Amino acid sequence: MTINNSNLGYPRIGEKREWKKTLESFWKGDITEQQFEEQMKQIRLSHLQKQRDKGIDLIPIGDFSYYDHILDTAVLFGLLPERFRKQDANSLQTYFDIARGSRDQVAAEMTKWFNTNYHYLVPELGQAEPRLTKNRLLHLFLEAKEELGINGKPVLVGPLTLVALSKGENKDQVLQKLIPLYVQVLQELADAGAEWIQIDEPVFVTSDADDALFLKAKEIYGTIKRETVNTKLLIQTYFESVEQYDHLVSLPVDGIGLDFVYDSGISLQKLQTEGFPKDKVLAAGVIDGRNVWKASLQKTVKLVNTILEAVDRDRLILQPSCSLIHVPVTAENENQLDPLVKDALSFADEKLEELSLLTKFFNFEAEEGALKEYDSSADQLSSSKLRNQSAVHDAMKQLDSFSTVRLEAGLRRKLQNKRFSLPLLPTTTIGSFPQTKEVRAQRLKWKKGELSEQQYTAYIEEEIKKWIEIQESLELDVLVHGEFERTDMVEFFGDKLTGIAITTFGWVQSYGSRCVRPPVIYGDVLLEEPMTVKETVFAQSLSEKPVKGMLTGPVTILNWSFVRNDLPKSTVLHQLSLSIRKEVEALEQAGIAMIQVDEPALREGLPLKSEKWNDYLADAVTAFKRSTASVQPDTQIHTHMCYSNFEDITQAIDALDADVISIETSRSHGELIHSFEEYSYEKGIGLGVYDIHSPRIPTEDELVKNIERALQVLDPELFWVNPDCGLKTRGVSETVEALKVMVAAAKFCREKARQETSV
Ligand SMILES: Nc1nc2c(c(=O)[nH]1)N[C@@H](CNc1ccc(C(=O)N[C@@H](CCC(=O)N[C@@H](CCC(=O)N[C@@H](CCC(=O)O)C(=O)O)C(=O)O)C(=O)O)cc1)CN2
Ligand code: MET
Ligand SMILES: [Zn+2]
Repeated sequence: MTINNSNLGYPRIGEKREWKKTLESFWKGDITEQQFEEQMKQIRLSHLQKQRDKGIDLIPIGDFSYYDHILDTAVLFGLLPERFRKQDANSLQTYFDIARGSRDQVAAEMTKWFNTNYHYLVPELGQAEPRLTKNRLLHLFLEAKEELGINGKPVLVGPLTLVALSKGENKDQVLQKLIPLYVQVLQELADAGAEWIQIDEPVFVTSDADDALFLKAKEIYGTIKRETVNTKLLIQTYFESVEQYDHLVSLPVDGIGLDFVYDSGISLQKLQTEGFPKDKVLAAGVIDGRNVWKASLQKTVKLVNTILEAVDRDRLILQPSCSLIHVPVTAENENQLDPLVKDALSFADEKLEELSLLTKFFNFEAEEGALKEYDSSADQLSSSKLRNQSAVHDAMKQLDSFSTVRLEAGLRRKLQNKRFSLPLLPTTTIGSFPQTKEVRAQRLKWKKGELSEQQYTAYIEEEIKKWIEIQESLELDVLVHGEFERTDMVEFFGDKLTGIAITTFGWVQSYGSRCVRPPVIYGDVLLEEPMTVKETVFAQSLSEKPVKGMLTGPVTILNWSFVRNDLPKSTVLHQLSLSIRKEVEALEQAGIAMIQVDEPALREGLPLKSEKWNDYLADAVTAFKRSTASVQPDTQIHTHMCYSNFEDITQAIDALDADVISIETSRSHGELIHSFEEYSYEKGIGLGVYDIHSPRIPTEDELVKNIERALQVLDPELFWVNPDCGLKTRGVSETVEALKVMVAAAKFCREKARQETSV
């Protein structure tokens, strides 16, 4: 009796981002639809082939997408946003219009996929009448079978999760109507020979999962299972434990998938105390699908052995903890890294190899020695000097001696008002200005050695100068240098800090064709020299107006990086806070009077289980305060966050004790203002007045309305006027035009407010 293994999803983007390039050249019109389909097919098949070559038994089908798998599922069931319903649901044009917006219609909204940096497109149920469009999964299943002889495992987001992630009033109705459609899709797959079908229901791990949800699940899966014959259904969960374990494992399906890595040990505990049904298969996620470190296979063997005490061998499937789309493709080409670091890494391909070796071991096809040998490369990094910095150890021993408290906010405000004498409703931007093709091309030349350090610096300074002049002529009140020297707000700092490595090909999809290269925090984090002083001081030297220093905060660097797993995350967070603190001090010492420390990832880092929120927020707040508390009372600390859903954390935002915060709000204006109605916020605040995700230039009228609505609940003395987020993805002329409108709107409201306060 052999133990099988399985994969939950493979990165779509390709080893050298072939997928991204194919998409972007199609969007640009450089290739035809036919060429696009052909190139995508090659990429898709090569991924299947690779998984088979690595020894994977159950290879996922349908995880490959042209943009996002939630959009795929919504389109599969005809759940197109109302405004696109006149279009052909089966056309590529419609698909990309929903994802990216068309000439006349805005795109679907994007939101973070659970606690990851992946964004999915939010389905809009509206008055939708679910219907099956084209069984894309069947097509892909047959393709794999015919082209490669692979009997794949179709993967599909389950109805409960799909509806939970959607927007709409009529969720229950839609859910009921979806069930026969799911049955049809599944039966067509079964008829084509699919042995196993994986149905993802990550909603079961969230705090929203209650007894009522499982009652519904029991009914729904009862129907689905009864009506689908000749295939096995597996319900897959990931990213956390399932509290209602007993409900989950008694659902009427053939297999249950659990995450044994990110569940705080709960799944194993439940398995031991409550057992596992004898008539089901357990798909055990034992290889970390979220982080990039090699597994300790000897430890994994122990875990699997404990699982085997509760589950028979022939009822166990070994697999990664979640889909591998959250890690890069392969570490093989990372030759710029220190060999010790490279040898400790495991990206998607290496994870599949680990899984394969582990499976072989349990099937008596590999010796224990092979596991030991595998583990030794990671051990070498652990003990190396590379990982350990005595200066950091010393500082961490006296962590409490670094202040986290500033003079009281009201007193600071008085001092700052005096120092800056800004007008009412001051205008500013969030930091970045357009990262044009030219900026990127110059950086590439510099990286390739075609441009000297001096030439590159001169180019960046030219850009800064150009944009300081633009900001002056727009009459913005608080300026920024524009972040032209940065590839990405996290990668840039990762590159500068000791203990953090940047990969060459370690891309991960963030949304659509946009990717990030998350830094790899492999050792103690140390700031050896200032990271941002040169550009900021240069920018400040060109203007009488304040130029904000611009940093990424410790929480965001942590959440958007791959983090070493030999220390608690909070330790790494506090190390980062010491480095950012030093940078803040360096900026202040160089004469910079306003410093913005961005924390856009603070909200998304919230644990999926609400009982873990307090600890997380306490650490996050302390780290932010430690980063910023050492400056003089009249130095103004700003922070910025994007994405809505702040209601849950208003108190924590306040506790950061930043003098000014800017928040993205334009897409959820009403809701956010509402949360400030209930909470009296008494520090500077800028609720983004226009959406930066769209090239559209807002009208003055719209912006005046946005500002006035905010002023109904917020004190005009505290209100700032700014866009939602940085402008790096926008074009130059649309940026200038939009800011012109914004400044005009601010001036109009300023005048009005002045008249009102003077009477
Ligand atoms: N880390 C992170 N997470 C985040 C955000 C963020 O800003 N940073 N914002 C939110 C939204 N996410 C985003 C994620 C990616 C991009 C983005 O624009 N990514 C770029 C890559 C940015 C980058 O690193 N660019 C490099 C160039 C890398 C590159 O592609 N080079 C080309 C050559 C240059 C070119 O032709 O562009 C090559 O090597 O072939 C640079 O500026 O130098 C992309 O995928 O296209 C935007 C928003 C949430 N999460
Ligand atoms: C994702 S938040 C972005 C903040 C950063 N300062 C910028 O303007 O790009
Ligand atoms: Zn932002």
